[in-house]
Amino acid sequence: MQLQDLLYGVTIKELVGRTDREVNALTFDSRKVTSDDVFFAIVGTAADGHLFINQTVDQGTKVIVCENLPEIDNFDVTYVKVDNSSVALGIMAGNFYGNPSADLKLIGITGTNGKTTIATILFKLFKDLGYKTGLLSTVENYINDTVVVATHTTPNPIVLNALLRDMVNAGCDYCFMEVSSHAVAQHRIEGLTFSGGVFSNLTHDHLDFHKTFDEYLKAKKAFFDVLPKSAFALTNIDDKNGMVMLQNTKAYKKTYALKQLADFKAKIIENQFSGLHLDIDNEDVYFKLVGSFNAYNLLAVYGTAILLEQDKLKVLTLLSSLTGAEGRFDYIISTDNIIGIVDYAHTPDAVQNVLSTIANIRKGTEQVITVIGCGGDRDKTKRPVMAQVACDWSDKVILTSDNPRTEDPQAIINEMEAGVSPTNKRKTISILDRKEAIKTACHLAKSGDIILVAGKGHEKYQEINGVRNHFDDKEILLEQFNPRS
Ligand SMILES: CC(=O)N[C@H]1[C@@H](OP(=O)(O)OP(=O)(O)OC[C@H]2O[C@@H](n3ccc(=O)[nH]c3=O)[C@H](O)[C@@H]2O)O[C@H](CO)[C@@H](O)[C@@H]1O[C@H](C)C(=O)N[C@@H](C)C(=O)N[C@H](CCC(=O)O)C(=O)O
Ligand SMILES: Nc1ncnc2c1ncn2[C@@H]1O[C@H](COP(=O)(O)OP(=O)(O)OP(=O)(O)O)[C@@H](O)[C@H]1O
Ligand SMILES: N[C@H](CCC[C@H](N)C(=O)O)C(=O)O
Ligand SMILES: [Mg+2]
Repeated sequence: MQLQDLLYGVTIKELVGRTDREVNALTFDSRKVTSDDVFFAIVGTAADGHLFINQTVDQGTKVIVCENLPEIDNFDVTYVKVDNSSVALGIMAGNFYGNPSADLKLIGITGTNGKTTIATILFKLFKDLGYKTGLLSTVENYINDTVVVATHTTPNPIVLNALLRDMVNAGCDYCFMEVSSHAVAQHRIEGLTFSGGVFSNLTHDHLDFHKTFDEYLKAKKAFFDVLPKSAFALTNIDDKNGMVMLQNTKAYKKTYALKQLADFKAKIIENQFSGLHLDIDNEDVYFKLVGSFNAYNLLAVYGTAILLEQDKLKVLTLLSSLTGAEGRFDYIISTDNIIGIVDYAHTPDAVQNVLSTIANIRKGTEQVITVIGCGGDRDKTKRPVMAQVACDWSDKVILTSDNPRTEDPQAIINEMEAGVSPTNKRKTISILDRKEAIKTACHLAKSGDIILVAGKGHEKYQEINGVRNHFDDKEILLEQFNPRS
């Protein structure tokens, strides 16, 4: 592709060199450049891409997009100065792949919890409705039937547009994608054409990155703010920030709620281990998903499907037989009748939601044992809160490790312990090794008891110092359990 075509829609502050040159690929990582690439110099959280410009020129890069021009001594290279290299990357990645987002119906889902669940169920539903569909999610990406490994919740603009292009080429009509707050803040969704946006909720997470709750809210809201007039903006108004999300959007505004009047409304009739029984838009429907938080997720899915002009009864019939995403309230029952639940709850709100769901549907006398850790190199302020919430809602809590990354795992557990009140202390034990922690929970449990293993869900690894070792919560529970089903 010619550089001049690639630059369409980019606000250029200064241009040095030719634009009538062919480019082969885009990259923002000097460690991956090859000749005839465009290199984007990005100021990141750990490094400044501008420091690698000369190195990439030595490696054969012919085009540099940057925020500050370096000293130029190679006049065979084209330098494009912009305000924000990440914004330019989003627009140029779209151009490079022929702006695939405009050729399908792209729906983005944002919020602290529920994104994967909502996106995955929408993907399954639209496939069942007979459409070719794509999915971009934390667990995995799909180009209709083809699975592609997911490295991020929302991929970088190059990977993202390449995947959307593959979807369009495969004939997909729809793509459902998660929009993380990191992605908005880092302009990973820049230049995309959305047909709709969904907001699930906003609670405590990622304050290491966004610093304040207000900044976190702004990142989520920025996604709704850029939705075009032709798109819908669907928000959960039972969440206290649900209305805020709609304030500046040009899209047409739609709401969903369980507790108040809204465009899409549901009422929980029954909430049991076997599933949810809901009155949804005046229809009586049983669903396989468990927990009141999933009533919200189902309602978001239902509202989205209706806004995408699908038939109400067909949608509800298909939805009632669908399961959620892997590792979300995923449960097995042992031969001794112990219930083991693997759930991706890794925020205080998610832990409380899952444990309150268990509290609502337990029979009464059994004990709830929670195994929980907190990720390293992530928001430290959620650690004591997650431990305290786990204690408030469990009979026993085993504090353990969850992806310590570059941090000392014992130090993370100490920070969790600091949140446990003196009265709750007697309920907790700390076991550094997660496998031992799960095994101990299984040994402590008696018939009828419920074990929640929280935080890792679908993850198949434990990340320690940059190395991902195989680890699977469910596999360990199964080993211990000899499951009945
Ligand atoms: C904190 C964060 O989001 N970091 C992401 C970010 O990296 P960064 O800006 O920190 O990069 P950096 O290391 O400071 O480097 C700056 C620039 O210099 C370049 N560089 C650096 C070194 C070098 O030798 N040469 C070079 O060119 C880098 O490629 C980069 O362009 O941009 C990278 C490229 O897109 C991402 O891979 C990286 O994700 C890291 C791995 C990550 O863990 N991100 C997580 C937190 C994340 O994004 N999570 C959200 C989900 C959150 C949720 O909702 O739960 C997600 O969407 O997945
Ligand atoms: N609507 C909801 N409200 C609150 N908690 C929820 C909701 N949906 C799911 N959860 C809880 O949050 C956990 C994560 O759910 P899910 O993976 O769907 O969210 P996510 O927003 O994609 O998370 P991530 O940002 O990590 O990708 C679930 O395992 C469950 O414990
Ligand atoms: N998307 C979240 C996932 C957290 C999952 C948990 N297992 C952890 O490692 O903290 C994050 O990257 O913060
Ligand atoms: Mg997700």
